[in-house]
Amino acid sequence: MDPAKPTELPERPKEASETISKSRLKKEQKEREKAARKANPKPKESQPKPKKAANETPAPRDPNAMFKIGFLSDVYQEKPLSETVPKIRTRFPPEPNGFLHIGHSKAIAINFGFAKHYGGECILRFDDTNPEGEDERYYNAIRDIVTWLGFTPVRETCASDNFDRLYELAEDLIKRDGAYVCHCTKAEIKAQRGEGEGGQRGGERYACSHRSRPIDESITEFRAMRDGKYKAGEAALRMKQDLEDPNPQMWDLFAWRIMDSEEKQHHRTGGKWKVYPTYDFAHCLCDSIEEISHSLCTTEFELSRVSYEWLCDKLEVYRPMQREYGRLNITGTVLSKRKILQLVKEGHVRDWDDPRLYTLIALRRRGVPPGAILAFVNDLGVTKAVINVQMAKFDQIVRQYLETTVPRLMVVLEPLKVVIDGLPDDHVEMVDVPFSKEPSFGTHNVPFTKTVYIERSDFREVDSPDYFRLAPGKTVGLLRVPYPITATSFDKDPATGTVTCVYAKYEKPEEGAAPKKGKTFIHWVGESSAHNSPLRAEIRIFNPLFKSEDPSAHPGGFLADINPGSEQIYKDACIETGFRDISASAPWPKEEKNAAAGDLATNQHSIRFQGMRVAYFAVDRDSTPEKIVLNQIVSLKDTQGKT
Ligand SMILES: Nc1ncnc2c1ncn2[C@@H]1O[C@H](COP(=O)(O)OP(=O)(O)OP(=O)(O)O)[C@@H](O)[C@H]1O
Ligand SMILES: NC(=O)CC[C@H](N)C(=O)O
Repeated sequence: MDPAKPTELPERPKEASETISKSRLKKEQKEREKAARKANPKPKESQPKPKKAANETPAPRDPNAMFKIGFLSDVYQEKPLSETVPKIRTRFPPEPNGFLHIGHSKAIAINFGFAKHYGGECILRFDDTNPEGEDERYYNAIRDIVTWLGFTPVRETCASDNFDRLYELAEDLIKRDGAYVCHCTKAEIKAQRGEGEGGQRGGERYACSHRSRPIDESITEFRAMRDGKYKAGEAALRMKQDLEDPNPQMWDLFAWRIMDSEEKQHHRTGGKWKVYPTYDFAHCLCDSIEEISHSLCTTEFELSRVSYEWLCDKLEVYRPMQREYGRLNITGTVLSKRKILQLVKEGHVRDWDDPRLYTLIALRRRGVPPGAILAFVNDLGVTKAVINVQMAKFDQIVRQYLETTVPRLMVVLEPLKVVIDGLPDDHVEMVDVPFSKEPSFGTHNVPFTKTVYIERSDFREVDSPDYFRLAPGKTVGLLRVPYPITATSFDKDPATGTVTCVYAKYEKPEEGAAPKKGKTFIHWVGESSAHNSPLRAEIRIFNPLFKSEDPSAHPGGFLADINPGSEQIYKDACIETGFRDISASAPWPKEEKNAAAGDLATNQHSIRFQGMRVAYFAVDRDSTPEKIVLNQIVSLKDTQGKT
């Protein structure tokens, strides 16, 4: 038997007579969170402040910190390994009805991590009790993302594997006088739960006439439901719980309902079933059948814990221990499936994996390493509090993670041609450039030539004393090139007024003379057909997709909050030849074990690097051997505009 402590009843919720579907519970929880946010826009708990200036490398945090202290450690202490708990077994139970988002990474890290930390195992369970929105592509995408995050489920199961057993348990429950077939309408059930016609709550609760029907009659009717005698809504199996209990999760919840399987057949069981178990019936019993030791879920399910335990106890089956942690939400974006679908359908984003979204496939496509996502979850820690975190905090952790783990290259977003007078036309000097500040990354050679490309924003037609980059008469260093250059003149397109070429002098000193120094160093890429340099690329720079921190609160709807400048595309950027080396030696960071080295076809996102002075980049899946496409993973932030 489960040694879990007896359940403490949660305080009577204000909305005591709420309807109690799972989606309603979640919606109400979200509304409570939103109201709390409004009342206190920057609560300490929900807006963790960056601890250090970006780009500073923090002391590496223990990746198991979240299991060693605090909520999860307490959960373990409540039910540690023992004779009656021989193995820690958890489950990650997504519904295969959409792509996972950043919030799910917390659930994955907790469930897989907790089991791993205590030498146990975690099951990937597809919670497929509602065929309506479920689809094979989601099963595959979820499996793929769990693997990408570095976790291996001990096995994969589906709630639907247990439908036969769950059906038997339903009949058993009826026989124990724990359930009855009810034919009431939705409105009648609301009224029985004390909800008035206008939606007001807290009225008197009462039982319907079906509640006291004979057990045999309920068995016959439940079989009739199963055999298709009734249409959806005409009959349902309800648990006979406790209408006196203040917790709405005890007000005779639905256990099985009829679903019109002709409209959408179940992905795995096809047309076999006309009745499906509800979340409240199936989840705890699947946990029980799979002998889950710790059933960890988010706090919307806190009230459900009572019905979870009630059902296991009523059926006298093994009762796992459910405990609840706070959800992770990221502000300034939308995570709801419905809203993302609208963004995709209306063409505001490319697809569900558009790098401006916070689905996990989008973060992967953008190039965020799985280790950075796990570091983010670990850094926030786990408590019962819902965490609303700003994108800037996420970016900061990603930046810190990339800082020491990916190589550096020179990339020019908007190339401006510079011709260095005094160097022979065929001048090619191989310059040794380190891949990182970290010597173990090694070095590579890039060709320094008479024509080089610099960033258009690194040149000004008119100099000023507070400007340190290239301008007529001004000297700057080219990163790693032995001597600096001084701009002498430039050409302009007479039609557009755009500078088309800068002429510069190479400041190699006469023998014995003191070398000239530039005030700063800028990045560059040389032009050499022999070295196939520069490589050309399309580079996509991203800004937040929405203008505000809470797009859903926009009076015109979340679409009215879209930032028209959320993406800048540089179609003709230049990359130095080191790109070929780092592509061949990917994955970067090295610990992304699940990415095959150099496999451009499927693991483009693992070719990551820092474009010096520009941003962190990864190869986009639109890349082909003929055309490189790069995504900005994250900006360098504190170095931007610093020159
Ligand atoms: N934002 C979140 N933070 C932490 N855990 C989450 C979050 N969203 C979902 N989970 C957890 O992930 C697991 C699988 O979730 P599932 O896909 O069924 O959730 P969901 O709540 O339907 O997701 P959605 O947010 O897309 O509606 C559940 O245990 C759920 O509690
Ligand atoms: N108990 C849980 O973790 C809930 C899982 C369930 N799939 C959901 O819809 O969120």
